[in-house]
Amino acid sequence: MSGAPVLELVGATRRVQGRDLVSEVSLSLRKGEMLGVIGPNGSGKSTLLNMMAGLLRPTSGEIRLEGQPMARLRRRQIAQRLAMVSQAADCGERISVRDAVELGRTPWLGPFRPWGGRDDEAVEAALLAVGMEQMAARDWSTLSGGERQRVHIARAHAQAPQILLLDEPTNHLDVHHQIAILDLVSQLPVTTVIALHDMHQALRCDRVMVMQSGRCVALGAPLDILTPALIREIFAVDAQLIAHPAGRWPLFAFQRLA
Ligand SMILES: Nc1ncnc2c1ncn2[C@@H]1O[C@H](COP(=O)(O)OP(=O)(O)OP(=O)(O)O)[C@@H](O)[C@H]1O
Repeated sequence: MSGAPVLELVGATRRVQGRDLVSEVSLSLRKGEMLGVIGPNGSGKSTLLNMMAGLLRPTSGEIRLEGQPMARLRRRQIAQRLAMVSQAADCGERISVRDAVELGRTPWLGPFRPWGGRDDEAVEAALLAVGMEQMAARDWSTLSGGERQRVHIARAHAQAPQILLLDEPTNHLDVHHQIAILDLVSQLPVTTVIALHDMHQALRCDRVMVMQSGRCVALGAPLDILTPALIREIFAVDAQLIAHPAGRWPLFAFQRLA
């Protein structure tokens, strides 16, 4: 087995019309870690995740999946290792919830590998993991925003990836499902990159990367990185950290700068 990092970015840059949307990002993902990416609107989080997923190519620098340059891998090879849940992803067709989750098995199927029992098991486990097993027969178009989000996560789960990229996965979810999804993701034996706006959610990650204007401006353990000084500089708000009376993580209190 190769000792290469699961996913590695070396000076990854995405330049569009003379502007760097992502600029010189270097990063090595450790096996099994959960990395939170935070930053103001337009700071490059989605662009970075799309580059990590192989959907956007770096205009300079390189991205390596288990030591191999992503640019040399076929779409199917990437999809067998990596699943992405995009912001506002849609299924586009009239399909059932189960059909949508079954799409996650596509990279594993082929002329000599027809659908089988283990595919059914992966789909059942994924539906169960996000609490959508009762709605498996429902038409996708009838689901609420939060239910769709959970189905997208189930589809990515069914794909059985080693790396899971989630772009603001909790933005449509009620508070119960926000926590349930983060708990689920942190328990999966995968390496996860998760773009977030909620700093309380970022505290649950193993490491946090802060982006500003396409650059990585801080990377490390959440409580080392999310300091009042950094939050003030990057998000232009006053922040105080308050010890939670019973919980593991502290709370943030934010106020607009006067
Ligand atoms: N194809 C494109 N052409 C030109 N500019 C683009 C393109 N795609 C994204 N951008 C710009 O790049 C910047 C980064 O966008 P991106 O969606 O990566 O930010 P983000 O951090 O995910 O934002 P948000 O928090 O609002 O979701 C934004 O200013 C956006 O307008």
